[in-house]
Amino acid sequence: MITLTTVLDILKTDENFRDMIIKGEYFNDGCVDLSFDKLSYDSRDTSSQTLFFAKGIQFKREFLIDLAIPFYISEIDYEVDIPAIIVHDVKHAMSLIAMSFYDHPQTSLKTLAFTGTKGKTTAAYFAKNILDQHNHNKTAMFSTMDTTLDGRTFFKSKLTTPESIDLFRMMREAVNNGMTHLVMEVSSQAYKTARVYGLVFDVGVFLNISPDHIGPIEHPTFEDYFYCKRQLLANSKYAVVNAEMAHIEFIKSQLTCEHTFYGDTSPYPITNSKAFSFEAMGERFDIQLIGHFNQENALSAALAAQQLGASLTDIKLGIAETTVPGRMEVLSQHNGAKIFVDYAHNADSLEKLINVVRPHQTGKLIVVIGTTGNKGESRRQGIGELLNTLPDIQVILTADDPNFEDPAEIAREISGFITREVAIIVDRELAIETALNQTTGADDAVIIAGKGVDAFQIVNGSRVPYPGDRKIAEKYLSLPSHD
Ligand SMILES: CC(=O)N[C@H]1[C@@H](OP(=O)(O)OP(=O)(O)OC[C@H]2O[C@@H](n3ccc(=O)[nH]c3=O)[C@H](O)[C@@H]2O)O[C@H](CO)[C@@H](O)[C@@H]1O[C@H](C)C(=O)N[C@@H](C)C(=O)N[C@H](CCC(=O)O)C(=O)O
Ligand SMILES: Nc1ncnc2c1ncn2[C@@H]1O[C@H](COP(=O)(O)OP(=O)(O)OP(=O)(O)O)[C@@H](O)[C@H]1O
Repeated sequence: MITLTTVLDILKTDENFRDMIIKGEYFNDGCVDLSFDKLSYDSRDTSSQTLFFAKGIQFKREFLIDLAIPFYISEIDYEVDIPAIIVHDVKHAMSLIAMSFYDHPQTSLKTLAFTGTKGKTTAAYFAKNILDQHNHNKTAMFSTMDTTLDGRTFFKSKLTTPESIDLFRMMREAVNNGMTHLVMEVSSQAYKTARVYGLVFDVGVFLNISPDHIGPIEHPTFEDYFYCKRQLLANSKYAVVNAEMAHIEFIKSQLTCEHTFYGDTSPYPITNSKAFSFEAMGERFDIQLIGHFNQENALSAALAAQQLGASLTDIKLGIAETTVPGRMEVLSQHNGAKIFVDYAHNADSLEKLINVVRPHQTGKLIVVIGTTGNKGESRRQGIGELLNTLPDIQVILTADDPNFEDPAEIAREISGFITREVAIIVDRELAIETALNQTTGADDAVIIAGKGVDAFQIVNGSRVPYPGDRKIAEKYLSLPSHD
């Protein structure tokens, strides 16, 4: 429940209020005693006491016209019969009103947020497992992969960071379920679209930054992307930052909250890094996820969780038990060849992944990869140029969420940056089968990069069912050996 008076107070305190319009008359204060029992930003989900937020690039006046609602909030006066509150920024309004409507759930949760170009989901899983040791499984998690409000049951997320109304509703539900901690990923889009406006995290972790998510529906420039990401540091009480990341001196110059760093040039370097163990914080940790970058992800989660009360024992147990669906999963073919299923879908991640695999797999190495349509368009050049510098790798280009674009054309664009012959097999299942068919022995490997366990392909704006890279790889593991 929230009253009209409270809504107006919130907007005025935030200097967001412009005016209130009822039947063509302008008002400054609530002239009626009204309360709302529901918030919504979707006209298909309203009731007679809903406070509705009209927002978004695709919003149309016709969504409003026939709605039986007492008020809507908007940046635009749609000149309909419904009373309106006009604001400067509807997404700011939505976040602060949702926070109040759900009675500030963040005050009952210890909150830990991860941002960075890569590693958010993986680090969130490490943090959840560590904190679960500490609080006996009372950690909620909102991540790209999965969301859990009770620490045990998981459902697939639509967005990495939910829309503010959904975010605060889910936080309240997590508190009502007895959760004491929340681990979440905060995307740059979340800051750009004010999904976490007004929320201050107990700990914010900045993992790394490289050019990504630059395109018409995401960020216009790298500067914009980087600026949005840095907002996590400006909205956290304590920060954990990768000392080795790009632009670190600039980040340091802007850090105002209490903080610590991790990485080679910090008080918390990783030493004695082996495939399944590493040392840091004066301890030796066992880890199932191979790759130095996963050890960095684990260490960032360890330092953040420690700040929230986790002990070294909690950290050791939490790290040791962590696996992440579709991230660095290793399967074996009947002929001994190794299959790496990973979520790498930009040049930086692919390079790191290849660097992890190459020293162990000295035979034939086949990479199956594609890039997304209508999103992250710069990845095509990045991945193409990277593969061009690695002539010993066999490349099969395939579809990865082509959306409204032609996946064959995307593949041709990537191949335009590669001077040697590469295969294009648009059907992703066939591409994986073909790659697995070409291995001959235990020194060989196939890297299937980009979709992990995602059970869909985005085609023409919809999620079309797809078994997921891991399931498909498992299906073809027993292909006849070419030995
Ligand atoms: C750019 C962006 O952030 N867009 C998000 C945003 O869209 P928007 O506010 O512009 O709204 P819109 O899609 O134009 O739709 C207009 C409004 O009309 C409403 N509507 C629509 C139909 C109707 O009949 N009635 C009605 O009221 C809708 O509920 C919506 O509120 O709000 C929508 C939900 O309210 C999101 O679905 C949408 O995410 C789009 C689909 C998206 O793909 N976002 C990506 C770029 C994103 O945010 N990604 C990051 C992760 C990036 C990473 O990997 O790191 C994320 O956090 O998920
Ligand atoms: N610290 C890291 N540095 C670089 N690459 C990484 C790092 N951690 C993970 N990766 C690579 O990025 C892929 C995606 O990892 P993860 O899902 O944890 O990141 P994310 O930030 O949540 O990604 P996205 O924003 O694309 O959903 C992994 O499969 C791996 O290949």
